[in-house]
Amino acid sequence: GEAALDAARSAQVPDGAEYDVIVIGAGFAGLTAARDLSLRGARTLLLEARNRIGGRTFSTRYAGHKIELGGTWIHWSQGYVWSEVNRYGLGIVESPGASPDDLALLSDGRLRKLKPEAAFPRLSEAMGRYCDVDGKGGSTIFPRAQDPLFSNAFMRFDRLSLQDRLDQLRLKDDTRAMVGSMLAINCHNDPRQGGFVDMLKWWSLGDFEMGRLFDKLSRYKIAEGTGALASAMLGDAKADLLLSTPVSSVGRGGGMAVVTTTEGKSFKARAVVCAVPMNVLDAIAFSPDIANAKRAASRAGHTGNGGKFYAHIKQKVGNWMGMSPFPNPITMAWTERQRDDGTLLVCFSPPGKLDQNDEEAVQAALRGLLPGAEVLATMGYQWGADPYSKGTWCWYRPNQLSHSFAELRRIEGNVFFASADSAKGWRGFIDGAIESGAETAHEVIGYLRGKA
Ligand SMILES: Cc1cc2nc3c(=O)[nH]c(=O)nc-3n(C[C@H](O)[C@H](O)[C@H](O)COP(=O)(O)OP(=O)(O)OC[C@H]3O[C@@H](n4cnc5c(N)ncnc54)[C@H](O)[C@@H]3O)c2cc1C
Repeated sequence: GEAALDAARSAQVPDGAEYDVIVIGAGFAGLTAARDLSLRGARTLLLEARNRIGGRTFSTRYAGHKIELGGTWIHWSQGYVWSEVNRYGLGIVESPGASPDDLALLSDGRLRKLKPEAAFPRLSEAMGRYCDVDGKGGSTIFPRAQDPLFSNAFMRFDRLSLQDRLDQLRLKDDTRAMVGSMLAINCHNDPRQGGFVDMLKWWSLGDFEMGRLFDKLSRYKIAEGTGALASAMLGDAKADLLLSTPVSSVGRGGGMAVVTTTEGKSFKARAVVCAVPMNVLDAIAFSPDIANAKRAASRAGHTGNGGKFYAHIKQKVGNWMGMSPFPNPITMAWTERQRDDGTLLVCFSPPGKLDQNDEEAVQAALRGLLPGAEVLATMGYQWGADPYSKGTWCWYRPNQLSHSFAELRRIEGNVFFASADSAKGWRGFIDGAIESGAETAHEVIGYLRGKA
C-alpha cells in the first residue's frame, strides 16, 4: 500500500544525497516553491511529514460528495491562486449556504429567526463601523491590501484584540451577536485572543465592504477540489518528493545545509526553503539557531485553532445559515449541500468547545441553532491536534503584525521561509501560500545564481 510506495520512493534518494534546494513541507507554499525552483533548473528535494501533499488543505469524499476538510474557498481577486486554477484548467462551483434564505441567530440563550435581506445590511453597516477607526471606513489603515507594511497607520491599533474593539462600540444586541459570530469565525478562536488589525487587513482585502469580503471568503470553491490543484502543481514539478518524512533538524555552514529527518537520514543542499506552518516551526532544531523572534512567534502561535466539520442532519433546512458569538460551541454554520436524505452543513467551532467527531455533542450544539436537529453523521479533521499544523488558518494575535511578521519572513543564511502564515496579501489563505512560495523560489534562484 501507501507505506510500501513511500519506502520505494525513499530508497531512490540515498542518505547523504545532495541537491540545490531542499523544500520542507508540501502544502501550497512548499509545492509552489518546489515547482518554480525545479522548473528553473534547481535540483530540488521536497520533504513532507505526512503521507499526503496539500498540508492544511485536504480534499476527500463523504457520502458521495467531494468535501474539503481544510482550506476551501478561493476567489478570482486572489490573483495567485486564480492564476494557478486557470493555468491547470480547473473550474469553480458555488457554496449555496454562502447566500442563505434563512438565518438563525443565537445569543444569550435566545434564538432568533431572521431574514438575511434584513439582517445582512445591518451586519454590513455594523462591520463598517467596527472597521471605521479613521473616519474613512478604515481605508487608510491598510491602503494597499497586498503590502501590509506600506503604511504604519496600523501600529496604533495593533495592541487591541478583536474584543477590545467590539467593546468600544455600542451595538444593538442582535447586531452585536452577528458581529461577534463573524469575529469568532475569522480568528477561529476567542475574539479576546485575535488581533484587531487583522480584521482591518481582511477589510482592505475585501474592498472595505462586507458583501464583497464574504464572497471572497466563503462562496467559490475549486470544482475538482483543492487536491486537484495540489496534484497538478506537483505533476509539473521536477522535484523528488519524500512523503512520511518529518524533518527534525537543519544545520548550516560553509554554504551548505544539512537537513535531517526524524528517522535519522540526512540530505544536503545549497539552500533550504522551510515551508512549515508558523505554529509548528518551533519543533525543528536549527544550528545555528534561528532568531528568537521566530521561535517566540511560533510558541505564541497564531489564533486559528478551532474546528471545521461537516454535519449531516436528517432535516431539510434549505439554504440556511446559523450564527452565534463566542463562546457558543458553533459560532457559524451553513448549508453546504441539500440532499435527498437531509442536509449537509458545514460548521465552525472555537478551540476546546466541541469535539467535532462526537455526534451527540455536535447534535446538542446544533440544536441551539436548529431546534430538533438530528445528526446522522459528522466528519472533521483535528487540525489543532496534528503536530504538523497545530492550528487552522493564520490570524495574528495583538502585536504579532508589528513584532513577528517581518521576523518570520527573514532569511537566515541559506535558509528561506515560506508560508501562508507570513504572506503579504492573503495571509492565512491558499492564495497567500502560493504568493509566498513563488516569491521565495525567486529569491532562492537569485541566491543560487549569486553563489554560482
Ligand atoms: C479548516 C481550515 C479551513 C480553511 N479555509 C480556507 C479557505 O476557505 N480558503 C483559503 O484560502 N484558506 C483556507 N484555509 C487556510 C489555508 O488552507 C492555509 O493558509 C494554506 O493551505 C497553508 O499553506 P502552507 O503551505 O503555508 O502551509 P500548510 O498547508 O500547513 O503546509 C505545510 C506543510 O508542512 C508540513 N510539515 C510540517 N512540519 C514538518 C516537518 N517537521 N517536516 C516536514 N514537513 C512538515 C505539513 O505536513 C504540511 O504539509 C483553511 C485552513 C483550515 C485548516
